[in-house]
Amino acid sequence: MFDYYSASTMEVYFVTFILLATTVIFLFTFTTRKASKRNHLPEPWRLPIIGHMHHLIGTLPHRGITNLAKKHGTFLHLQFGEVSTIVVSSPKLAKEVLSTYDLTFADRPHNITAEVVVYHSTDIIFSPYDDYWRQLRKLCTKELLSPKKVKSFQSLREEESWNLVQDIRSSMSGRPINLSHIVFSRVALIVSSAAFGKGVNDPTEFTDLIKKISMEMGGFDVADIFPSRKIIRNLSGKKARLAKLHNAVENVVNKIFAETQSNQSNTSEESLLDVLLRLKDGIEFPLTLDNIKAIILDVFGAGADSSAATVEWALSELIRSPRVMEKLQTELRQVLNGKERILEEDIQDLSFLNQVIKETLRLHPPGPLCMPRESREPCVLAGYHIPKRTKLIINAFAINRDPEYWNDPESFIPERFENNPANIVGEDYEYLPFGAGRRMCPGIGLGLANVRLPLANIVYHFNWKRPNGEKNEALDMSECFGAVVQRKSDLVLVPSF
Ligand code: HEM
Repeated sequence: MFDYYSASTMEVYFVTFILLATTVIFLFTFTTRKASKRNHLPEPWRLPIIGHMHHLIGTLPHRGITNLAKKHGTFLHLQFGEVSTIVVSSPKLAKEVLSTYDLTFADRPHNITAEVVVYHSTDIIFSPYDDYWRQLRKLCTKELLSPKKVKSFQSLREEESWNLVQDIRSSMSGRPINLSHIVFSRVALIVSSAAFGKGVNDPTEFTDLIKKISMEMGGFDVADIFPSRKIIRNLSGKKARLAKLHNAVENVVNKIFAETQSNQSNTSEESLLDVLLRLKDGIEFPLTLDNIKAIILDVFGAGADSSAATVEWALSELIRSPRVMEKLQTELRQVLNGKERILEEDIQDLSFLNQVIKETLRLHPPGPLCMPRESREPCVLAGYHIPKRTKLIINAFAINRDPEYWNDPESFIPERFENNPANIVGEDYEYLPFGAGRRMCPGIGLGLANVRLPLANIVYHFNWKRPNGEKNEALDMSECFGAVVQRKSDLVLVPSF
């Protein structure tokens, strides 16, 4: 709600609100002040009731929080309504939190959207740190997202990446095409075929719903920052919106489940849904159908947009940097030597392609603030007392650009990874596109595979320029915040064959 107000309108709004609700203010400030007295971490100036929320008005949360860290320090306290939050924006402290204190911060904060829409937070992302979550993570490592399972979807990725090339070829050479749409729909098809089998051909309804859920999950709207005030949830319309979303999810998931049952004979690979249905009763905590739906929502929510956005950002950076584009095309064209259909093993070890992907994830991590965590017990961090149930934000966006660790950090220079061992997690935690520790992303293998092949195909088969003679380096790189940070405007480019 805050984004819709200009700064001056907000001031008038708050002054009026404060005068009218003095009693309520005392109640609210009493509870929030109590938290701050125990905690003397640096923080910007705060307002009654909303705390530091106004500092994020008109900015994207990861950029706003990074600006605050630059001014007030890389270990920061922010009060968002009732929610006491600490923000870690330096590799050194991230290492301490995600290794020494990983267990202390292994919980996720309660999220109203996950509670209502994602089957009482019984998915992997939002599940509290308990035996049920441990079982799900084991399931991911051994079955759902194991290297063997990721490999089993190789032909799916090859086929859809080839279809992507055909999509582009079917457009007229020399005419602009919307690469964002093509990439997102093909990557969504790869993920939906892996999740449900090849019978489900149109995942659009599902992906549209996931987008709506992502928007509700940001954690920065008025209902999220006053979780104990049910009245705010009702008045802000969030309760009604979430109930509607949950019903829509039920309808779409049930429809897809029914479709999958009738298409079973067409499915060559065992889909993730098949795996879950096969295993559901033979494990320590048998999975209900609702648990399975929640897990499948994660696969889509965490798996499709993150990979598609990474392909889109990589192409955006390549267009802005013709030198890097040419170097990548040369690597691909020399190795593939005119071959039409690219197989995964053809490009698996291409060092410059891998450097381009790593550099893209450094500058454009799809989850720039990782997923929030919460302390399960009190602890002392960098000399500060941190109470139980404090929300923790790991600011991967700032960490990946920390000038103490990265030369010329704002520039896209894939070669910086040539002699840098940083692979998935930086040695000094200076590189965190997938988070780290117990709650680190379990889908890295699948995610990277879903980026590598589509990107290689687009760069190998075509040359690209911007429409209407627009300058490459002037490409707008504005972002739009959701569960995944994507380009604000679609990437429209002109291919030549
Ligand atoms: C480029 C692709 C991807 C990126 C950059 C990415 C990034 C992340 C990040 C930053 C987190 C939070 C980690 C933390 O809290 O420390 C996360 C969590 C998670 N990701 Fe990914 N992810 C990607 C692809 C995938 C895929 C393909 C899947 C599965 C199909 C997946 C499933 C998950 C799950 C289930 C979690 C929650 C883990 C937990 O709470 O235990 N991700 N991811």
